[in-house]
Amino acid sequence: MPVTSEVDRPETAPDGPALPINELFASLQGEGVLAGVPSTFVRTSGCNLRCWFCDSYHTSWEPTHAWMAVDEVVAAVDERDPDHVVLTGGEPTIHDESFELLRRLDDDYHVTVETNGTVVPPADVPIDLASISPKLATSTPTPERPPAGVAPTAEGDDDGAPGVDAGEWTERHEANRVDVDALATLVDRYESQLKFVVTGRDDLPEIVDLVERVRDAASVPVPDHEVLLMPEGQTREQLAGTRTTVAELAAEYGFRYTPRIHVDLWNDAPET
Ligand SMILES: C[S@@+](CC[C@H](N)C(=O)[O-])C[C@H]1O[C@@H](n2cnc3c(N)ncnc32)[C@H](O)[C@@H]1O
Ligand SMILES: Nc1nc2[nH]cc(C(=O)O)c2c(=O)[nH]1
Ligand code: SF4
Ligand SMILES: [Mg+2]
Repeated sequence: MPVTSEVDRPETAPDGPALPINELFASLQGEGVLAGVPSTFVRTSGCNLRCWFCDSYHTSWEPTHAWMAVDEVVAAVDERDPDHVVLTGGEPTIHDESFELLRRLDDDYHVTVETNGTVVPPADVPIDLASISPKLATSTPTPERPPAGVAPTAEGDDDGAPGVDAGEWTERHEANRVDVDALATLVDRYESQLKFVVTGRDDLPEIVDLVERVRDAASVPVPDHEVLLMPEGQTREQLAGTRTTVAELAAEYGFRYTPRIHVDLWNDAPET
């Protein structure tokens, strides 16, 4: 495993290339330019960031997973026989074995990779759509903004669940959340979308500035319709509080709006 891995590999892991898999399921792509397209999702565990709002808490703050050989993952995808595969996480690109999986899936599927855009894969790694979600300042966890859904403890420790210390991650998340050169390399190399999680109007100046910096560093154009604003919200109720504002901001700034149709349809149920 690479040194960047956020999960340990136990002795019981399969021999050969293997990945920590949190879930593997068929659903509809819920976000972005392919929203609505039937897809098989492969969700790896482990992340190099810690967004306070992470809707995949059990891949980041408290990672859980079963180890699957890359061969087994390919077989599980083949069994579902989709046209589209989505590799997500956690952050799938922190695992070298994800690159092997992408090479194996290339011939048979359209593969989207959901990534926070902090890691550039080796140059030979095939990706049909890089779905890049750079993280804004409002994603950073603090003791006042611990992981969503984790209540402060009775002792007044506001970092939430045992073993979860939002404050410990503040600096590390802040230092690593944006790498403009990595973002520019990804958009240069792959068909891409930049999909920002928006918590409110105050996020927009940072988005405009970051998009400009990526445009300056990239060799290809980044048209406004490849810049997507996605409302923050893990549940229908939370989304109801953000989506109209975010849709109006997209119209005002000329960016694209993306719904989270899986949340509308299935709320925060696993394997959706
Ligand atoms: C769980 S992340 C995994 C991939 C990668 N780590 C990333 O952040 O792009 C999948 C997608 O969900 C988005 N996301 C996570 N939590 C969210 C929330 N509370 N509201 C809206 N989008 C969220 C991320 O920004 C990303 O686009
Ligand atoms: N239906 C559905 N669509 C998605 N698009 C991106 C997702 C992700 O978690 O990366 C996701 C997800 O978790 N479910
Ligand atoms: S980068 Fe992605 S997986 Fe990691 S904490 Fe943020 S939303 Fe969750
Ligand atoms: Mg999701």
